Parts: sequence; structure tokens; C-alpha cells
Amino acid sequence: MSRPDDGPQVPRYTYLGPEGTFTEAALRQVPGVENAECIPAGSVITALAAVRAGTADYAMVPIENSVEGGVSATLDDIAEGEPLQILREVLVPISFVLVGRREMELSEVRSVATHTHGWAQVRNWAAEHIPQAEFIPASSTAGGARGLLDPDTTYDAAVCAPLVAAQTGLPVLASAIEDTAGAVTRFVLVSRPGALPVPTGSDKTTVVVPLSEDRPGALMEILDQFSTRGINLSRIESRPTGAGLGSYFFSIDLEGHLGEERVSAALAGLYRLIPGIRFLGSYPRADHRRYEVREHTTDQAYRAGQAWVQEILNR
Ligand SMILES: O=C(O)C(=O)C[C@]1(C(=O)O)C=C[C@@H](O)C=C1
Repeated sequence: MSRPDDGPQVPRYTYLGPEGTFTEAALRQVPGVENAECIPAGSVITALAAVRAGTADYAMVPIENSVEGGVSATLDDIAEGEPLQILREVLVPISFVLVGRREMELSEVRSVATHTHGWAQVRNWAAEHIPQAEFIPASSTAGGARGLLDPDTTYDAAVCAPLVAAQTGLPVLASAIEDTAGAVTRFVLVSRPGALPVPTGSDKTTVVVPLSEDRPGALMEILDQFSTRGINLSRIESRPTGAGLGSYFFSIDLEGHLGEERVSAALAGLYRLIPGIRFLGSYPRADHRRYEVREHTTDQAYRAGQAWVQEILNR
């Protein structure tokens, strides 16, 4: 409960920690975060749970990587349970270093800790340069690296962001070890549901659509709602619901904002088809890229169509 002497409330941001994760780098891009309280979480699930429980106002979590694809922990967690809302997206370029518990030759590295998504992005390099090394899954890239500071840690090395090497002083055994140069991870800032950010003309909308019926044409009916309204999808992924083989939901990002007629018409159409649809937010694109809205699907075209129908009904 707030008391008169509490002063202004500082927003509380949680993120996949500890210090030095790529998720923290994403959080640092949010304007005003330097004056906020930042609370590292041990996992994506605990970060999202803190927002649901109200112990944090916002959570920054990874959602997809340009090489490794969707981050299942995030996609699955925001698809069910207490609803959450995406407020913005943030892109972070990804490059990795190999740090060691001490200076050593690559041939001496017997075990390497990192996040599974990090390992997936360096596995070809690892197969070539440290084929003898065993992969040890860590809660995050920075978590794996910081573990090396503990004298009781049994693994030899970790794959992490160059920043963590600078923060910890751990020796860098190899740099730029990513298999694909120019990789990018996309993060989302989520809160409990509230007002939508205003449309900017360069927005994305994220929805979760359960595939309720396993029959021919079910996916086509979903896609039809978008294609007839000239809406481009920037991501569509199927994820298992966990209810058994063959039970899926689609996680979809589309170009546009719910405040635009063609998007609201498409989502209303989808709701009629699949009432279990979940709206996860309309928010500005991180790359500010503007998309083409075809002439017959602009707000103006929709309003002209509605006015024409109304005029007939008013006769
Ligand atoms: O471990 C980290 O540093 C994270 O922020 C997590 C994460 C991910 O989940 O994809 C983020 C970016 C990289 O692609 C590797 C790992």
C-alpha cells in the first residue's frame, strides 16, 4: 500500500539475468530504464511470473533468434495462463566469445557451459575447434560464464557475450565464434494487459491461435482472414499445446496495429472462427520499417465501404 512519504513509484523491470546477458542488453535499450529498478530473474518463466504476480511491472524476454528460431519457453508461457501484453520489441546483434576459467589451449577445454540457444549458434565452431568438449546447459550465457568465477565449478569454459569477459576479467580463449555472422535476437517487453501503444504506421501485432479442429483447410481458414485483408505475416510458428501429438497452436506476428481497420476486421473474423484466440499486443516495429497497405485495405477504403452499406440501410 502506498503511504504519503513513499515518493513517486519507480517502474520495476525484470529480465533474464544475471548481469551481462543479451536480455540485459535488450533491456538497456528501453528509454528511461536507467532510472528504474532492474531485477534479474533466473529464467524466462520466473520473469514472466513476476509480472503476473505484480512483483515487477515489466519483463524483457527473448522471443526469437534469426538463426535458431523461436524461444519456446517464451512462446509457450505467454500463450497460456494469466494474459500478458507485448508493449515493444527490441533487436540485439549477437556475437559470442569463449571464456575460460584460466588461460588455456582450446585442446584443453573439456566442458563448456552456456544457454541452449547460445550453444545452437556456435555448434559448428565447437565441432571444429573443441570437438572433445561436452556441452553443459546453463540458465543463460552470462550465468554460465559467471559460474567460472566460483572455485567449485567443474566446467572449463563458457560461451557468452564479449561484455561478460570485460565485466568479469575472465580470459577470452576465442572471439567471434558464432556460426552465422550478423545474427540477431528479438526480445519483447511485456506487462499485464492495458492500453495499447498508439499506432505508428510501422507496427506489429502478435496473436496466439489454437488449432481447434484437426481437419482439411483449418489452417487455410486462419490464413484467409489475413490474405483477404492484405495483411502480411512476419512470423508464424506452430507449437505443441502439450495435450498430445497433433495438438498445436500457432504463434503469429502480423504487420499492422489493432487500431487499423484491416487488422481489427481480420482479428474479429478469426475470433468468430476460433474464440480461443489470444491477443498479445500491437506495438511499434523495432526496425521502423514501413509496410505497404494496398489501396483497397486502407482505413479510408474500409470506411468508404461501411458508409456505402450504411447509406443503403438508411434508405
Ligand atoms: O543467455 C542469454 O544471454 C540470453 O539473453 C538468452 C538468449 C536466448 O534465449 O536466445 C538470448 C540471446 C542469444 O541468442 C542467446 C541466448
